[in-house]
Amino acid sequence: MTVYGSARESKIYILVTTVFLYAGGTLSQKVQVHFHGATVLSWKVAGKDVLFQSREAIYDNQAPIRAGIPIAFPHFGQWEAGPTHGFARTSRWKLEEGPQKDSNGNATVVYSLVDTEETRRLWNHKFKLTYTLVFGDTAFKTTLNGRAADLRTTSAGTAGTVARERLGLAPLTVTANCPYCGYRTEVTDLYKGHVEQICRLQYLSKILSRMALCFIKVKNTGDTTFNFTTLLHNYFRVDDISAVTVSGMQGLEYIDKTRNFERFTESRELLTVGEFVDSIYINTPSSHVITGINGGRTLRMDKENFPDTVVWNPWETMSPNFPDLGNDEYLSFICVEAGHVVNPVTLTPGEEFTAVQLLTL
Ligand SMILES: O=P(O)(O)OC[C@H]1O[C@@H](O)[C@H](O)[C@@H](O)[C@@H]1O
Repeated sequence: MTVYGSARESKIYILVTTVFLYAGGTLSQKVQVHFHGATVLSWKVAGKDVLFQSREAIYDNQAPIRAGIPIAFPHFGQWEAGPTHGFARTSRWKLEEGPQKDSNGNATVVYSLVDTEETRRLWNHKFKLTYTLVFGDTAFKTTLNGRAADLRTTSAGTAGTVARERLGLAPLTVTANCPYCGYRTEVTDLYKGHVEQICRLQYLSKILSRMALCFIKVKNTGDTTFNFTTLLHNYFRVDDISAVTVSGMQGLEYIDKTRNFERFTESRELLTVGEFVDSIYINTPSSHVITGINGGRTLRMDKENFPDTVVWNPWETMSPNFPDLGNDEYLSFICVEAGHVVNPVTLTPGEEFTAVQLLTL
């Protein structure tokens, strides 16, 4: 994996970090992160963006950017003390490290945000937020058994088109359960290095999946205790909202913001969206699987220390209320947001809170 990165001022008011990840000489991922809010704007995997950017998004370094992964802190939702979802998404963050290649071969970039006179005016506390982003390939081992004419897999595996071509076999699409994360995935191609292994019928190969890891740390750097809520407001780009499913909510209690914040129990195994949705699911499992992501992909979202999951889509009914969203754009995204929002986090002086989400496809 080769990693190139730059932090550049592309226009006077736009400061974006761009990270390019190459695998086997091919551009595998391209990531863009805006300094305004440390908002991940775009995460392109094999040319297709996993994240949604509104065509009406405002890049004036004032308004929150309706794109990618804005961060809510120190408050999720409307807030009498300051802007909705807090000030983190509308603050200029500092690039602390990177973009650089870490010891695992992944690309990392680290941003930070500390309190200022302005933040203390809204919320009189001292803090340091550290936001570490890691992009790369997750590799896992699989065992390939058999001979050229009998290429088959055991627990999981693949027979890539290139490998099969070399073996004189017709193309084959293999689906397999990923032994690393468990979800069923379709694998149709192999990297060159692994092709050699398969041609020689070696027993170990690699399947690569792409991952984005967002790791947030909040430190209380003051001398008084504070409470906060926080959330990663993921906007996922989808092919067609009506075909999207989200797993992991069945049997859970949720707060329905579209119905006066009343609480209900979710009966569906898989959520689908066919109307205005604004739900806070409480105590969600550590992972959700989202289907229908741009290009027919399936995304797995794992999370730690984010006990709640918010699902939001304004549908055509509410979209006109958002000037930075095109009226038909609700068809092209779903927000599935990892948060610590129902019960606030309390931090005593010097204490730290960390939470992480891992997106894999
Ligand atoms: O328009 P904003 O402030 O970015 O918020 C968008 C939506 O974000 C969601 O997280 C909230 O649950 C919704 O209530 C809100 O409308």
